[in-house]
Amino acid sequence: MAASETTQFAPPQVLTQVLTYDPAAAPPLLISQGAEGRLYKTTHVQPDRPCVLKYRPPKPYRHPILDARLTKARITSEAKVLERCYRAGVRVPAVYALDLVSGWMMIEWIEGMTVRQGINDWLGERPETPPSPDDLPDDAPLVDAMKRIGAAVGDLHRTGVVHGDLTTSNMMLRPQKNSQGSGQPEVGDRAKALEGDVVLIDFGLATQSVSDEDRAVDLYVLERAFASTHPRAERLFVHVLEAYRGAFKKASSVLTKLEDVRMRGRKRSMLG
Ligand SMILES: Nc1ncnc2c1ncn2[C@@H]1O[C@H](COP(=O)(O)OP(=O)(O)OP(=O)(O)O)[C@@H](O)[C@H]1O
Repeated sequence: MAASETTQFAPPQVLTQVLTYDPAAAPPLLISQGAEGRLYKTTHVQPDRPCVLKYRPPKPYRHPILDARLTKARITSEAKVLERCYRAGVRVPAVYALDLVSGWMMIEWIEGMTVRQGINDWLGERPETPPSPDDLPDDAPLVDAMKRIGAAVGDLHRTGVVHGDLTTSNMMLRPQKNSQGSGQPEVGDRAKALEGDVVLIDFGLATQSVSDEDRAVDLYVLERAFASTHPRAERLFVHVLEAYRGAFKKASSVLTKLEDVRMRGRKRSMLG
């Protein structure tokens, strides 16, 4: 959930204390608050190095010892997974610092917009179904972005990590340095929204796994999320899977498993 400026939470005292070690740090600005924690934008060590401070406040409804244990375990797990991906060259935010007792982690700020925003900007006011089947718009920049998404998920799975909450909001499009644009004047500035490297974020539910089933469920979650968030581009999801196959040697058995997972999903929805 994005936070408006009027709903700013003062950063918890523990964070203000931590941030005093860097007097040049930007005042933490609340950017999002979910069920598990709050995200602030601030800087790390250098004033020109923006970062995200992910804070998991104590849960008053939990026993304090259990709560502290859970917070510690979740931050450790998220940081480990991010480290593993980062070291393997998967595009994820770098981990800068963490404090398991106070419940926070500082990670790299990823420039750009979410994939969700980029796709929505590209689709604009387009109707859900084209006036005629021959009237399909030229979606080359979107197809290209879908391929980058599939390759990013393939890279992730190759590393032995499943994300657990793949949606187009949990992916960013980071502009490449010295990006020159699409070079196609006819697609114009709209295509710019879809340029850049796909960087996966929000690893709060990620786990280390090499199981076909877990990987297939990861893809299924993305497929369902994509269909409900971008119904006008649903037909292009096939390009995500195609690029996944190209990026990940063991994709075939995962994609076979995906058929089973879809079938189970359909049965479940038939039974209500
Ligand atoms: N490392 C990052 N760099 C830049 N922006 C980020 C980063 N991490 C998160 N964001 C921004 O904050 C938003 C929320 O992030 P995230 O999904 O991690 O938080 P959340 O509270 O778990 O949200 P949700 O409840 O939707 O899962 C993202 O959609 C993105 O716009």
